[in-house]
Amino acid sequence: MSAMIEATDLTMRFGAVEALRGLTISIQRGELFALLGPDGAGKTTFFRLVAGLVTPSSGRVEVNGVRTFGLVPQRFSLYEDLTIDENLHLRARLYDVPDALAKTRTADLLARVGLDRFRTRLAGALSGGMKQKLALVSALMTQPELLLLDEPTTGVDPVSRREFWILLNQLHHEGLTLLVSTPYMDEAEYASRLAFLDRGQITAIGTREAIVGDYPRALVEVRSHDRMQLRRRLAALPGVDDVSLFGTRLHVRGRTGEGPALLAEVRQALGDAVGAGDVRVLAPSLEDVFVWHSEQHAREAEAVA
Ligand SMILES: Nc1ncnc2c1ncn2[C@@H]1O[C@H](COP(=O)(O)OP(=O)(O)OP(=O)(O)O)[C@@H](O)[C@H]1O
Repeated sequence: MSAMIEATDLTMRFGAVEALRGLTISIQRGELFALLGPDGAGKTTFFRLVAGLVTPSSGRVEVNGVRTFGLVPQRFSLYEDLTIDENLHLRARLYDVPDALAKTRTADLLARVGLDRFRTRLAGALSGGMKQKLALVSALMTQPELLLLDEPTTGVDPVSRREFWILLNQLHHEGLTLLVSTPYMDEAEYASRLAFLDRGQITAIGTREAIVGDYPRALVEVRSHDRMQLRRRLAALPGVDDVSLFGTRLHVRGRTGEGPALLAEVRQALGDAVGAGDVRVLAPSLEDVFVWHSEQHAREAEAVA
């Protein structure tokens, strides 16, 4: 069976900027696929190509077995000076959803996302999280088989972000295929599969477990008030590849995946400077893995240049 989204060697140039560089990816029916990447990685460009809004410079992208798809763009694109009800009514009219069906869908969807009490409120007067829920409901009015969501939670508060992802998760379990982009690593927890997008190229793809499991480095966490000074000392160790600040802690990355050896080297170097309980081997987070892939990618690009 062919994939629902099949991109092959997809390249998109804007003058000298290569927003996507030879991207190849297959997304299957029924997936909740997360595209993770920082600003400028090429996420929006990929969505525009999938949605058929622009044509690629080279390569191709196919969307198979989809009658209707929904798109929630990065910027709120509904009418701020219309109410929730009016926006949805307009959407239904534009997409030829029969009146009676539109009414029941509007009522069901608004109840589901918790917006039913606000039907007469202007869209412009909604909070960021509520706006995104409205955009989601609007995209679902046409009962799409595929939903594309471009950074739907950027700028939304943490509680609303969580609520929004729970909704996406429910839709996924009901059989909808979802492609969601996000700069937030924690959101990948909800995805069935994910890809890291970095400067127009995919640097890792798979389940969260597989991507983290393939990380070829050991990590040791160090807690200390003296972080900045220790950072320099640890960075000079032969077995250490990188030392970065994660909140109030240091993440010391080894040159190999050998956790006990790295722990011993760090402990020996620190001596009495840090208590035994403040140094420990750490399971890598998705952010650690992303940072490493991104650095590797930059090094490879430098080597080619
Ligand atoms: N229409 C355009 N004209 C010129 N450059 C563009 C255009 N669209 C995107 N770009 C450039 O292509 C690169 C990728 O942009 P894109 O918007 O796809 O990234 P993104 O991952 O969605 O990040 P963001 O969250 O900042 O939008 C950026 O360098 C951007 O400036």
